[in-house]
Amino acid sequence: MNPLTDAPEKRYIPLSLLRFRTLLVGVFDQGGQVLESNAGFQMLCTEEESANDWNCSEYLINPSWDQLHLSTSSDDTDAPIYQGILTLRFPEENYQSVTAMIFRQEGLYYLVAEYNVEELGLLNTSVTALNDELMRMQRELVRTNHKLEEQRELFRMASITDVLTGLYNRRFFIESLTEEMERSDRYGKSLSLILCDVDHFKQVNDTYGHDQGDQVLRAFSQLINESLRSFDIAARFGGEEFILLLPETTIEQAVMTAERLRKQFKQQNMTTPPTTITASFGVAEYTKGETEDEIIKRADLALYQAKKTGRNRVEKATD
Ligand SMILES: Nc1nc2c(ncn2[C@@H]2O[C@H](COP(=O)(O)OP(=O)(O)OP(=O)(O)O)[C@@H](O)[C@H]2O)c(=O)[nH]1
Repeated sequence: MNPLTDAPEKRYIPLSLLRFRTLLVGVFDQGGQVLESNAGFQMLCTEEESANDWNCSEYLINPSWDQLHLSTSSDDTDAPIYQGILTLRFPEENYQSVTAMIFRQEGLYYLVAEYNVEELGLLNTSVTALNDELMRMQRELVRTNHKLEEQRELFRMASITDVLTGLYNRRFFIESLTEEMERSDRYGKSLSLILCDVDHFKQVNDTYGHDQGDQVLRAFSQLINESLRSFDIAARFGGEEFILLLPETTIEQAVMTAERLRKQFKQQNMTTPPTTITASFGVAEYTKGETEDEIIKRADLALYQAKKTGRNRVEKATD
């Protein structure tokens, strides 16, 4: 029988207290049989004892049932026959202690107890502190995740960037070339590539030193970077060789871009080293069906042609 939902033959506990969860009320007879208990009392018990048909005398260990029974306090007064910590032992060594008062009236025992308010307060404080700690840890986690994300992005950039010039590296370029070739195949858009190489760079190194040579490479890279569109891709292909990928660009447009770069680089006023440096360019347009190696090879042959015919030139690849 569920005392909260089923109507008992006789009610001992006022209805208003039956659902109370922080106050425990139980009524038992002289043999210890529980006649009625409220929600708070039932929270002490496990599933099996939560109904009323269990005997308090078997569970009461402090005070024991005998101690309670032998209480000499007179019946039917307002004074409790017991007042203090009351401990019950349920099966599986499940101990429950509450601060209780037991009254005896008309041969029945009324147990009224409350959960230890002080303990609840302490528990509340620890839960609040634990909550604060949890929030702090969550904030820390968000910060760490953010840092990790930044680190990951730094690593990713480092893995696709050339350290000296800040342009993309060869590996990233080839990946991008593959993607752009697929896009060109799919949408029938033109795609061009420029391979460029600083002229007589060995001489620059030999005359002005390796550091000045590096300075030239950085200046050329900056010029390339500034003059390209946002969706063009420029990479350092090797030593003093650079490669540019120009999506949606015909060979004529790519030749114009290469010419512009050639002129700007030649006109660039180099202070370190104090000399005029030029570059040569080979331009090729992607033909459907050719491989990455094949288009690069054609641009390389055009570059070779530009070098052979005097340098500081732009040459178009043949099909
Ligand atoms: N300073 C510097 N020099 C480099 C770097 N990478 C390659 N080089 C040098 O670039 C030079 C390239 O020389 P070559 O391949 O003979 O070509 P070049 O002297 O530019 O002659 P052409 O290309 O025929 O005009 C070599 O001396 C390399 O040591 C680099 O990162 N920094």
